[in-house]
Amino acid sequence: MKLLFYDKFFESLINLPKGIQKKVVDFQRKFRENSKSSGIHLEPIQSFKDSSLRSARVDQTYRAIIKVPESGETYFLLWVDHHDKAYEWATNKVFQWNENTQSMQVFAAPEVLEKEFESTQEDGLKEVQKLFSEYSNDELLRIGVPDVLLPSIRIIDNLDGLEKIEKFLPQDTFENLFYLADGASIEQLVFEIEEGKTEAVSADEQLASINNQRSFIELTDDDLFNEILEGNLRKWKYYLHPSQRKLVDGSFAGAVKVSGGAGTGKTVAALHRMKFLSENKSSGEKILFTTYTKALTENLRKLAADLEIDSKGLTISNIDALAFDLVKNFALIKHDYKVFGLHSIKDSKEIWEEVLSTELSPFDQDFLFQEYEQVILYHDVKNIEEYLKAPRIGRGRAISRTQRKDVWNLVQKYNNTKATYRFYHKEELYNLLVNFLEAHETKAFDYVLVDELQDFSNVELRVIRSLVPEKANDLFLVGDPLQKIYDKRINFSQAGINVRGKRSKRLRINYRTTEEIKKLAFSIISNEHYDDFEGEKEETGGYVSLFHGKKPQYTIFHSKNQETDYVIGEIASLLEGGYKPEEIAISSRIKNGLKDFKSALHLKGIPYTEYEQGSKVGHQNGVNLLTFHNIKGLEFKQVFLVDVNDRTSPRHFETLGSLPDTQKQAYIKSEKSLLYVAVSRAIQRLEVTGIGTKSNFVNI
Ligand SMILES: Nc1ncnc2c1ncn2[C@@H]1O[C@H](COP(=O)(O)OP(=O)(O)OP(=O)(O)O)[C@@H](O)[C@H]1O
Repeated sequence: MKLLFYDKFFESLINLPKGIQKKVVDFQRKFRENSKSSGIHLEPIQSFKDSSLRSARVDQTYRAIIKVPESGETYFLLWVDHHDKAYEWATNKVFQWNENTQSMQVFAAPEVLEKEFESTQEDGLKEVQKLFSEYSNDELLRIGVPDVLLPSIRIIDNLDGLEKIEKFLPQDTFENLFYLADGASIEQLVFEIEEGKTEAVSADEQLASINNQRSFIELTDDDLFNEILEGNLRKWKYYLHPSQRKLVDGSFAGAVKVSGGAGTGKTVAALHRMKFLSENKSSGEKILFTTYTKALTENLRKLAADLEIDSKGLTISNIDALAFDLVKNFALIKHDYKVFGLHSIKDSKEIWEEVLSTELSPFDQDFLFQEYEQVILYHDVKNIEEYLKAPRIGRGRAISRTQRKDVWNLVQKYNNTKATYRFYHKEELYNLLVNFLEAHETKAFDYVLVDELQDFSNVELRVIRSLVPEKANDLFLVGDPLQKIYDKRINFSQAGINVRGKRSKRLRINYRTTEEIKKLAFSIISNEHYDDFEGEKEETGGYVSLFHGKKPQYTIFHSKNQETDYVIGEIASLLEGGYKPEEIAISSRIKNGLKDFKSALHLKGIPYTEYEQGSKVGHQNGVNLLTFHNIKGLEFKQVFLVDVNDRTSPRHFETLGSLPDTQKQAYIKSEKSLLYVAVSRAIQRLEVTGIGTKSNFVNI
């Protein structure tokens, strides 16, 4: 016999008193060991609409709801609660195997849905075009609509109507109908469902289909239960959406790019992929998981430990630390080198100034600085021939062939001056590393995974490419172009990475945040055009959250004192209500925006955590004080975005008005992305506050 656990079962368990939780753990263990044991009575209940559901005794007053097999040997543990509440939960539920999707579906009995429609649908006399009228019954069945619900689905008028009955539908059905209404093609949806099915024919084996594992899994130990007893359930370790699972266990001809809006489980998919690779690699093979910042690297290390990934052959490092280590290991430069921006040395513009002080040139230091960064380093231009041919896309001002020769002259002088100081650009070291690895055919790793890939530049992507031989499953790259907040140009083809067509995948379910917060986040960037890093348009819609919550608020106060009083007052109530300080974040566009909130927390004796260069400093478990840049990649139950007004979002600076249009638009777009990042960090609740005039980025 087998016992499968419904993912929602754990939500019912979390809300029970600790003593009862322990009894439930014992109960399920006993059941797993022997479903026929004398202590377990499975009682059919007359009022249950689904006759395969049984009630089982956990103790005098608590009952578990179990589905017994109609054929085969598999039981399903579905819910646990106080006797009456457990019965109430089970009474109108239907649990039904769907052959078309190979998944167990859980939904409200059709008569419940019909009743709901009587109260919500528009006047029956009005001729309204129904939302799914263009699809045949067969098509709707193929995307997982249970046949008994077809009549109800047929009368839905619009997306709002669909959202209203979400809680009555099987989750996979709701998702697919949502996508269909949102413009997805039925063929694509059917294709994805087929991919999640197994070829196994026995009923018991089909229960292990990718589609079914989304909500029903077998557990062979008590790990998940122990997490609940410790108050730290991490469902992402056990349950994966089919779209995640396919990426995790898949075999790919080469590189794979996974994109998806904030909170769609990209990092989770990459972590599981790392575990899969580490369990399936040959001995001696090496895996790298890299990202952009130190803070995210620390987070990845923690999550990898949570997932109990074997650390043998595994490196988790941010790209800078890794590249510098390799440059040193391969002795590519003298030991006393210094890097612009990392060491306290002159900046590169000062070196250009030195060069120009001995030259009569029509080019100024700003132009040369940018030409060097955006053309010479970007394309790793090594000589005049290459420079004469190098594309100068995005540089604005065109220059003639003769002018290019003049510029190259200056570049050589700049290189010589820089060399006497042993100063390097970071990208220069990266280019050296790439050239070395390619020339020696030395490959540092066998598999490389990258998170937050939108933060990488092409130079960094070339490093990634050179670290691993081109082969099946070599690169697994996850990121979200909409979260691109640094001004870096990315083009995968130019970096030698092929992720065209079927090698680009997308995740769409937002696991982090409520639908209300997700909607606000997407409204900020919906009018902007984003590139998918291959010159095509990145979608800014089509994402869905599966839970709801309070609508985000945006309040403008008359004074800073009022704003801080309100935010700190709300935080004090949250703490009284049982929230932990580390579950709360206050975030602002600039560091200075946090100052008053820090003082107010201090005065109230509420612990707070500050961040420097992405790492926590001082108290580790306090209310988090973060800039929008630092909050990237993280998440908190309660988020307060403070100091938000028309001067901070977009962040105003004196010469903003006089920037050329293209630069201004690019700036506005990156400021919107930054706010989108900040908004999308909230799990349960988001409050936006400020003084002065409202920012027009926030439409609430
Ligand atoms: N299959 C899953 N089941 C339950 N929770 C999940 C699942 N996948 C992801 N999550 C949760 O959703 C949240 C967001 O996941 P994750 O950080 O992987 O998203 P992301 O796409 O990398 O987000 P971002 O781009 O905003 O950083 C996390 O709390 C994670 O634990």
